[in-house]
Amino acid sequence: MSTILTTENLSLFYGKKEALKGVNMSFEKTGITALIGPSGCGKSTFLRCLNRMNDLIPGVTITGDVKFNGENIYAPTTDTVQLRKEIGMVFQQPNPFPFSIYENVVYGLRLAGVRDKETLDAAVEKSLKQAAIWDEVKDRLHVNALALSGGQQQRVCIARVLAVEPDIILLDEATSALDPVSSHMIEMTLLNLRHDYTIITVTHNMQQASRISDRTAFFLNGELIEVNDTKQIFMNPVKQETNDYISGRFG
Ligand SMILES: Nc1ncnc2c1ncn2[C@@H]1O[C@H](COP(=O)(O)OP(=O)(O)OP(=O)(O)O)[C@@H](O)[C@H]1O
Repeated sequence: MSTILTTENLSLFYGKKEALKGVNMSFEKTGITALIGPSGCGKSTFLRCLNRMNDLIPGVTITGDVKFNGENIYAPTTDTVQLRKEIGMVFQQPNPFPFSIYENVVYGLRLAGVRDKETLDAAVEKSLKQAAIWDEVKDRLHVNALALSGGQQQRVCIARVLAVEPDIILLDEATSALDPVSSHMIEMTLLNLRHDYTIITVTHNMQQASRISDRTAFFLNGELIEVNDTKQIFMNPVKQETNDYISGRFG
């Protein structure tokens, strides 16, 4: 299995506060990695470093490297718009644009200059199928996406990310604002996608991490404490801090 993404000694400061402390981690070309740890340990900060979403926050300093297919994404020549297509992100709150379902899904393709209707139609069908929402919306592609339920909106957001054919999908607590049935549907979607994409998901839900992820990384106070196969982390962690966290002693 080959590596697609690595972080090397990655540190991040919000002003003077060090929120990430020299994180070294690598991700394979397929599979799901869950990032777990108590509130404020730096999971979301780490995730946002992986497609340069922290660049948008004033006062942030980042040191170390993030290499995507061997290239440092923090190089001054990186096109961040292109980077965020290749490494797409799904947020905690579903955030469809106030347009039709169809226009949400083709948004990135239109920005990239794709005009051919057949190409756009095909991308809409493929992405909505991959996001496991095609059957629910195929007869109303032109209704406003905001008219859908939260869980449906989140799957449209996943389809919007998939339409631009990313390599990596980052999810920041993408099911925590959803009801259990919708969360389950998203989990099933991710399990189907894991064979073709690198999926990295931040979650507070340890059951979810153990159900869907292949690997789990435990963070504490900005440090990566331990990363391993999910079974190993939950059944037989190496580090005492990991054991204390997964057995509910803190966090
Ligand atoms: N924009 C910001 N400006 C200043 N400090 C921040 C900012 N975002 C996060 N932090 C701080 O950085 C640390 C890590 O935050 P982060 O959101 O990455 O943690 P987390 O593990 O994802 O937490 P949670 O599970 O609560 O979302 C926290 O102490 C947080 O207060």
